Amino acid sequence: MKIATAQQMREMDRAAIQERGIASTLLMENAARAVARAAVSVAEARPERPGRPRRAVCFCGAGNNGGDGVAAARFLMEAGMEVRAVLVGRREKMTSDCREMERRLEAKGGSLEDFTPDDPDFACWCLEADVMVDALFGIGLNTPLRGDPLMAVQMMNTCDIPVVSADIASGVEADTGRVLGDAVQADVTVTFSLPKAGHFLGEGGLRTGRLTVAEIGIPLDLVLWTESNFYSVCENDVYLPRRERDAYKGNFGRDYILGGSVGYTGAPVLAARAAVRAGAGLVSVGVPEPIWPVVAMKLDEAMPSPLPAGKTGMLSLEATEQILARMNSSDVCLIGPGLGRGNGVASVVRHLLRSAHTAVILDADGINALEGHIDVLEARRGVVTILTPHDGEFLRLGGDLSSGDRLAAARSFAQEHGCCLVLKGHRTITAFPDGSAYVNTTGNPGMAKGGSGDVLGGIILALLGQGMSCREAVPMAVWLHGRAGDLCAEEIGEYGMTPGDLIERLPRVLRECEGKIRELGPQ
Ligand SMILES: NC(=O)C1=CN([C@@H]2O[C@H](COP(=O)(O)OP(=O)(O)OC[C@H]3O[C@@H](n4cnc5c(N)ncnc54)[C@H](O)[C@@H]3O)[C@@H](O)[C@H]2O)[C@@H](O)CC1
Ligand SMILES: [K+]
Repeated sequence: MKIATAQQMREMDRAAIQERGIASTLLMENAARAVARAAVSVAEARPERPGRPRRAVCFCGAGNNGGDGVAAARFLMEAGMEVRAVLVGRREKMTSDCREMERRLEAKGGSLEDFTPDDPDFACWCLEADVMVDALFGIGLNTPLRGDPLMAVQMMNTCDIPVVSADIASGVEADTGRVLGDAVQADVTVTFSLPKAGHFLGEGGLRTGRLTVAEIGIPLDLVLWTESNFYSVCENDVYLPRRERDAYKGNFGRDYILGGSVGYTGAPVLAARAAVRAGAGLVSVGVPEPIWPVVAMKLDEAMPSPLPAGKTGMLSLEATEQILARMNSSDVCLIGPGLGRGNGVASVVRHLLRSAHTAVILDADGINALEGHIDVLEARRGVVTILTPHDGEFLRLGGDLSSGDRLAAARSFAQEHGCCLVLKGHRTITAFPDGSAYVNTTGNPGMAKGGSGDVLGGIILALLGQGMSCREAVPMAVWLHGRAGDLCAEEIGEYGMTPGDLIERLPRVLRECEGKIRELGPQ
C-alpha cells in the first residue's frame, strides 16, 4: 500500500476541498466516525460496569486533529456512551473546523471543557473510562511536546486504559516516526486515506498499535494519483506466481546456494529447506567438502555437492571455477549462509560477483566479503544483486545509521550502489536503486534468532527462481517470512519458536495466499 507524506496528505485534502468542492467538515466527520467506531469496539471489549454506560475521554488539540476528536466525542455520545471531551490547547488557536465541531457537539448537549490535569475529579473520572481518544496532534505536529499536551500524553500513557489515536499517535512525527518529546502509546490508530511513514518507522512503529486505514471521502483518483515511492507491504499486497497445469520443475527455478563451513552446517540447510518449502523447482547446494556428508544427510529434497576446502574447513580458491560454472547454469544464487569469514573465502566471493552474470542474493558472510570492497558492486550494475544485511552487517558495508533514519539510509545505499538492499530488523525495509522502498508489516521478536536470516534468503531465492522480478519477490518474501514467524508466535510462542518452525509454517502461509495468484509483471 502506498504511504503518503504529510505534505501529500495536505495536498490531497486541499484538492478535495478547493477543486472538488467537498466540505472540509464532511471529511472531518467521516474521519471522526471511523475513529468513534474503533473506540466503540475497543470499549465494548472491556468488562461491563453494571448500572452505567461505557465511558470515553477525548483529548483534543486545537487543530484539525482536535476537530476529529471533538466530532468523535459527539458520535460516541450518540452511540450511548458517557463522554468527556477536553481541549488541550488554547481556545483562540482553534481552527474553524474544530470550532464548528464544538458547536455541533454543544447542539447535541455536549461540551468541550478545558483540560484540568490537576483536578482530582477529572483524573478519577478518567480512571474509570473504557477508552481514551487521542486527538491532540496529527500530521501538523512540528515541535516537541511540552506543557499541557505533554501532560495529556503522560496521562493517557499511565492510565492503563486503551487508547485510540486519530490519524497518528500524538507526539510521533508523521514523515519519520521520530518521537518529539513524548508520544502516546496507542492500542489502535485510525488513519485517513493512506498510511504515513511514522506508522511504521522508528519509535512511531512501536507507538501505533493496530493500524487501520479509513476512507474519508477524498475522491479515489486523488488518492491513486498521489505520487509516492514508499510502500508498506500488508496482507492485501501479497500474491504468488501462477503454477501452470503443464509446468515441470525447471519452470520453478534452478536455484543454487553457496554456503556452509566447519561449525556452520545448519545455515545452508535452513536456506535450502526454506527454498524448497517456498516452491522452488530445483535447489542445489555447494558446501565445503568436509561438511558435505552432514549436509547431505540433512537434505532430502535439495542436491548438495562437495567443493574443495582449505585447512580451516572453509572454501578454498580452487573451488572458484567449479562454483562459477554452477552459478552460470542457475537462474538465481544465494551466497553466504554459514560460509565463514576468512580472506580466502572473501576473495572467492568477490571473484564470483565480478564474473557471474546470474542474479545473486548475498547474505551473512557473503555480505561480509564486501567489507572494504563495496566497489565490487559496480561490476554488477544491471544484474540483480540483493543484499540482506542486519544493522551490524550494514554498518560494516559502510552504511550510515547515525541519523536514526533507516529508510533514508537504506534508500541512499541502494541508489548509490545500484543494488536491492534489505535492511533487516523490526519493520524490515527493502530499498531499490530507483529510490523506491517498501516497509514490512509482519514479524516479531521471536524471529531474532540465529538461522532466521538463512530462511529469508531461501524464500527470496525461491520466489526469484519462480519468475518473480526482484521488485515483486523481495518485499513479498520478507512479508511471507514475517507471517510465518507470526504464525509460530501465535501457536508456540516467541520464546521457543525456531527458524526451523518458520520453514514448517511456510506451506500454510503460502496456502493463505493461494487465492491471490497473479500473472507476473515485467522482469
Ligand atoms: N481537511 C483536512 O485537512 C482534514 C484534516 N484532518 C485531520 O487534521 C489533521 C491535521 O490538522 P492540522 O493541520 O490542523 O494539524 P494538527 O491538528 O496535527 O496540529 C495542529 C497545530 O498544532 C501546532 N503544533 C504543532 N506541534 C505542536 C506542539 N508540539 N505543541 C503545540 N502545538 C503544536 C501546529 O501549529 C499545528 O498546525 C490530520 O492529522 C487529521 O487528523 C481530518 O479531519 C481529515 C480532513
Ligand atoms: K492523534
